[in-house]
Amino acid sequence: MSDPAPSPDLWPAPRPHDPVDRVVSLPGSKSLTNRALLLAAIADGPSVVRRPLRSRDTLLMAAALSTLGTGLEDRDGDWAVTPGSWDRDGDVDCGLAGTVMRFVPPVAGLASGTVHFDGDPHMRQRPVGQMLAALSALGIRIEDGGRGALPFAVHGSGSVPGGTVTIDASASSQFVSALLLAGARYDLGVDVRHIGKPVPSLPHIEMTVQMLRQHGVEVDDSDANRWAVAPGAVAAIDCDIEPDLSNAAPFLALGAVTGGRVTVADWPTSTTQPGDELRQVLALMGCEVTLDAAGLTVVGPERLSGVDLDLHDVGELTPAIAALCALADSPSHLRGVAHIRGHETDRLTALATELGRLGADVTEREDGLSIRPAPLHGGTFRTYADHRMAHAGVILGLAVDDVLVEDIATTAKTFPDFAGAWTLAVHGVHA
Ligand SMILES: O=C(O)C1=C[C@@H](OP(=O)(O)O)[C@@H](O)[C@H](O)C1
Ligand SMILES: C=C(OP(=O)(O)O)C(=O)O
Repeated sequence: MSDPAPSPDLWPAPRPHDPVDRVVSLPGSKSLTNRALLLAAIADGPSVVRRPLRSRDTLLMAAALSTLGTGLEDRDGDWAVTPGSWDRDGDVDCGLAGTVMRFVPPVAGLASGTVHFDGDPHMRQRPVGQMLAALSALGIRIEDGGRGALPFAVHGSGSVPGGTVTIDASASSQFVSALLLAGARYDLGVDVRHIGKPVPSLPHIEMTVQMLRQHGVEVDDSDANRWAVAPGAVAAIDCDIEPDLSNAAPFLALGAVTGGRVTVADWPTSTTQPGDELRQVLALMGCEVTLDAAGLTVVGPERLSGVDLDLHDVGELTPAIAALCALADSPSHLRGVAHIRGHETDRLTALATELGRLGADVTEREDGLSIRPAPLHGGTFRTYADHRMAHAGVILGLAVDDVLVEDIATTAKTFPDFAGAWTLAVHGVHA
């Protein structure tokens, strides 16, 4: 990993002096919001997305859909979405949002116009080539200069033939979700077959399938590694967005690390969000975990235990879990997450480097990390424009003096004013 000069923008991570006792309410889920917006935009009538997340990733999705010709209106924080005629050329900024770079091109094929896609510098490194090849096979004209990466253009012709397509989605589940989300609007629907190493983040594909069914779309997912979406209308439905359970990780860690108690309100009793897995992970680390009408409550133990976990299905939780492991009093092994090298940054190298910089004893493996107990010390924790690296940094700051988290504002990707919410949660008062 390159070792850039530390940014002057260093945020002293707040450290509580006593075990905390807090109830927190969190913003909506990025994954649910961006799916809901996209499905609303290709639906057969207007609808409302209630309690959506408004953060960089979802504002980029809203801007992309509006560029195509969709009407989006803020109604007291809700998003009223009116499908429009997609009859123009446009430019889409993907920022660093995987969901924008992967979910929008398959629907841009339905537009009558040329849509250019680009994003943040690092976005040009994130995988998308397999999906662009699949879109070409389904009848969409793509111009990517043979790079298989951003920047690229989608030449929409107003309709997409669709049909059967084979794809290696081992780099990202979002390739599959992207094809399924658009598929009902293709002339033949879409029948996606995965070949290659196992697809990561399967709960996110289940999320896609469940939301499509809620919108009246017929999906056959009865065979492993195959998903078929029948052609037809996408029914307009109003929906409520659950809190973001992956972004709950640092807040639950606050209870876990301080031996205190944190309740995250409105935790759903049933969900496809991978963050729900935190209930099991924190229990394995020694926390008392209760889900009831008040929400999800975590009471931390005197000392956290290390864990041996395959995180292939829930890779986006790795940074927060790795930080907790660095504070545990026995060794941990986190496995099955080679694909997170293609996330906002190479998260395995970034975590090994930054946890190590503060004294942690970390071995980077091809598909994970081994972390052994070691005394930690303060210092700069670099974040590489990755919101979840910032979450890892603030978790360490709960137990270690003088942790300086670089570019805390990078959390705006999925959480508005994270620094304010975190300070309030840690100290009980605003900064
Ligand atoms: O579909 C989604 O909303 C997501 C799928 C996952 O992507 P990968 O399969 O690329 O890990 C996850 O890590 C990402 O944060 C959100
Ligand atoms: C991998 C992530 O994001 P993206 O949707 O950009 O892939 C993430 O939020 O952890």
